[in-house]
Amino acid sequence: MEKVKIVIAGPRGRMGKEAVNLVLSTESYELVGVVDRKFDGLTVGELDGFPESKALIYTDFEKCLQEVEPDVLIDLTTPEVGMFHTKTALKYKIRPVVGTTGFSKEDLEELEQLCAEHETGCIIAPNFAVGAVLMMKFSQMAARYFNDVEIIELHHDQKLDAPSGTAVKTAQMISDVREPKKQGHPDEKETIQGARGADYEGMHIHSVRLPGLIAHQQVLFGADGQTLTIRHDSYNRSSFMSGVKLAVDTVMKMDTFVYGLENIIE
Ligand SMILES: NC(=O)c1ccc[n+]([C@@H]2O[C@H](COP(=O)([O-])OP(=O)(O)OC[C@H]3O[C@@H](n4cnc5c(N)ncnc54)[C@H](O)[C@@H]3O)[C@@H](O)[C@H]2O)c1
Ligand SMILES: O=C(O)C1=N[C@H](C(=O)O)CCC1
Repeated sequence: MEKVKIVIAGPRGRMGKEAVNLVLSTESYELVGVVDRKFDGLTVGELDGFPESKALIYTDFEKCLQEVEPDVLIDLTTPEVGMFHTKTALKYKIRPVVGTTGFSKEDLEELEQLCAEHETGCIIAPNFAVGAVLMMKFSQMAARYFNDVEIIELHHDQKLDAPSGTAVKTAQMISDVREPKKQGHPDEKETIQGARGADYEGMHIHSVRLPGLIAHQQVLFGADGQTLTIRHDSYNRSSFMSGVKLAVDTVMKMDTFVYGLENIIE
């Protein structure tokens, strides 16, 4: 069986390192290159703390795609860089699996259109942890019965985007089934700006950033005399890797755009 040839962008990042280990330890995958801001021309194996690998490091993304001709790009960078990488990969008909968060609604629409234009599969997954995907699905289920909901997402303090991609996706999934409602007292006023968090169609999203955290979210529903809390916690980044593998294996079999792992998990 031919191996899936993979390029990883952001290999020295917190998620990138895990992804490099996943690809190098998976029999059916071949790491053919990585894209970094530094160390052009070195091999991955020459980087401190990385396992033996002859995969070349590129600082020029397009040069990397042209030289190593991967099947799949795994992007774990920043929103601006991730957007550029994903668009470029689609133009080369290379299938992106994107964990990078912070894309706008317009960004996602543009990527969906590019995907269709180039008939190339693409998976954008705000959260690769299976438990987090279930949390989102359960929250959508609960929102049919509870109209009032607040999302609290908690992440490490090095995170760039707020609210998290998972919180935005959760709010979108809930809003697909929830009766539109502006929550809280109609006359409520913030005496300190931001006290009620971000407003997504009347639901509130609160972002906590603290050292010691990895990735956590709770979705709180309230109704007369009762509350329901649905919570997920990732305690390490290897919790995301089975989802990355599922996404890589699935993207190889499709030529459409998928936003969210819930669309490919049975
Ligand atoms: N989908 C998920 O399940 C999931 C899980 C964790 C993190 N994330 C997201 O993944 C992204 C990365 O998270 P992280 O914690 O690993 O961040 P990080 O800051 O540790 O890593 C990002 C890496 O991208 C690299 N980078 C920046 N610009 C680059 C460029 N032009 N070319 C190549 N590399 C470049 C940086 O050098 C850095 O090593 C974030 O958007 C985060 O929100 C998603
Ligand atoms: O560490 C991060 O950054 C994470 N980001 C994702 C998000 O924005 O939802 C998911 C989990 C970790």
